[in-house]
Amino acid sequence: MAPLWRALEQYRDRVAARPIAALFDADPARAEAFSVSAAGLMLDYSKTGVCAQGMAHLLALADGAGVEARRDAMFRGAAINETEGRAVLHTALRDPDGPPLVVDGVDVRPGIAGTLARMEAMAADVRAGRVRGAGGAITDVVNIGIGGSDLGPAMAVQALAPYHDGPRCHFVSNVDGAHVHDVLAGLDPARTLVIVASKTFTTLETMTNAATARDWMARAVADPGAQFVALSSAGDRAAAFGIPPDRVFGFEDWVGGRYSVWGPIGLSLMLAIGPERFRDFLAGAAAMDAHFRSAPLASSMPVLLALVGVWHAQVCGHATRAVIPYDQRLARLPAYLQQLEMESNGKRVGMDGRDLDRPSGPIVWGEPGTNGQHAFMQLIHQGTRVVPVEFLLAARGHEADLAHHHRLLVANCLAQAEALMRGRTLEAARAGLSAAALGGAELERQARHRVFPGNRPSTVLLYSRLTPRMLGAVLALYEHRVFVEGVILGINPFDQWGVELGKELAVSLTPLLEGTAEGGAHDASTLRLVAMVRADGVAPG
Ligand SMILES: O=P(O)(O)OC[C@H]1O[C@H](O)[C@H](O)[C@@H](O)[C@@H]1O
Repeated sequence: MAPLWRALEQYRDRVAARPIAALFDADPARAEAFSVSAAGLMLDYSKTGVCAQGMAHLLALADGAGVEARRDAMFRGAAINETEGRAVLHTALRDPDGPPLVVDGVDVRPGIAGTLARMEAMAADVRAGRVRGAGGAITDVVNIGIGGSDLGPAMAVQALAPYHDGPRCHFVSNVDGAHVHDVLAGLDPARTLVIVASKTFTTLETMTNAATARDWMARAVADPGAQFVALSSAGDRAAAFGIPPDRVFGFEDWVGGRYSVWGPIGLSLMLAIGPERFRDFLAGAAAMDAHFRSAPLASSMPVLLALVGVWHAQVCGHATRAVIPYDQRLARLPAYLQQLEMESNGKRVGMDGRDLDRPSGPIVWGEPGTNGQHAFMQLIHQGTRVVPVEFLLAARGHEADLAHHHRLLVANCLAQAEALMRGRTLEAARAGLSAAALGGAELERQARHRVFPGNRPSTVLLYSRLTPRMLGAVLALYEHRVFVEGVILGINPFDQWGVELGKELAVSLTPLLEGTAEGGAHDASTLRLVAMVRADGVAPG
């Protein structure tokens, strides 16, 4: 790989001074040539510095890293999560009727299809009022989970609001008692279903919130267990919590937490939109899977998106990537992608146990547009750092009577992408000021502040509108992009050892805060802060 990286870096140095806009002048067909369509999505990456020759280098990198072989190994059920010795088969969840898929000697398809059928029966019963609370039909569902057991369903439930025709869904994740308190405060325990979502069923936050929710329910209904459901790989622990086996929806260790919305962890989404639309959501993802499996590297949307990402993060050294959906209902997508991308590729040691010799995956952040335009876009346009932007945009909204809103939304998204690339020269800034009747020294003083350097890269992911199917395709696209970037970096994107140390230290600090232990192997700053918290924020004497 080293010679391929070197060739790419040399190429980067050769084209460093070339503006993106010049690529359009040189190639009238650039907009089409640097776009790709799949599964109802269209990705335009023409407003980036990647050109045909750069792409050839990037594709050589993907090829050299063995992306295709690794992809095939993943879909085949090989144990590609090497640090945990596990297969990676969340893709099988969205293809429940696919051909036999044998993992450790067992065909996993019947289990997947069976669990999906049980979820569908449960969802249908709740939605039809056959599964009821002590006070009548279920009006509200509370999903208690964190990380992958929260971000996916919470994001998707919000994204698909126009399709809701089931009970209202709420999400509690934070161990901060304020979260569970505020969510439960507005609900009737006799008509609420609590979903405890935890792959391991040991996560501190979830277990703490689940116990609190059970106490809340027990104060109002005689049999709180009857209004609890568990989504977990650890059926025994769910049973110990008091949830009967027929209310436990299991999944295997080959489904990683941040890849789990496609299975039982998606139950809240299924309750909200119904089993049929949930199947559409799976089908959209399956369509992207089929594309990823069959398209050559050079026309594979996940591969191209990954290569643009590698160009920006590892080749050009841009440390962050902004994801800006011009789609208000995707407000939680950046948070979802933060887990997906940063927990997957935020690693400094490669699969071979050696330190990476280039940056890991980038910092991902974002907020919906147009809101971002009135907040952080200033820095992206005129700051000293380059922040590649990924825009997401629906051609149509769901609000037919508000089409003028949507036109303004689209115009703003496209304008941002254009402005980032084009910028505004000093001459243009001067002309604008003189048209505004400014001149002389004042004009010169003002003009430089109005210059936009331009040449700032962005991509646009366009889809017709955010249906369940489209959302499935978008999420699968991002999953595979993260996978391809991981393969190219030589990272295992499927473990997350970096979340462990803080958890262990929290366990040892809790007795100090309770006053049941003193000192221990903690630094002086930490111990002082503990003492101050115990003294209610007042500095210790
Ligand atoms: O589903 P759970 O086992 O409760 O895990 C919830 C989350 O916590 C862990 O700390 C990991 O960082 C996440 O990847 C995971 O999704």
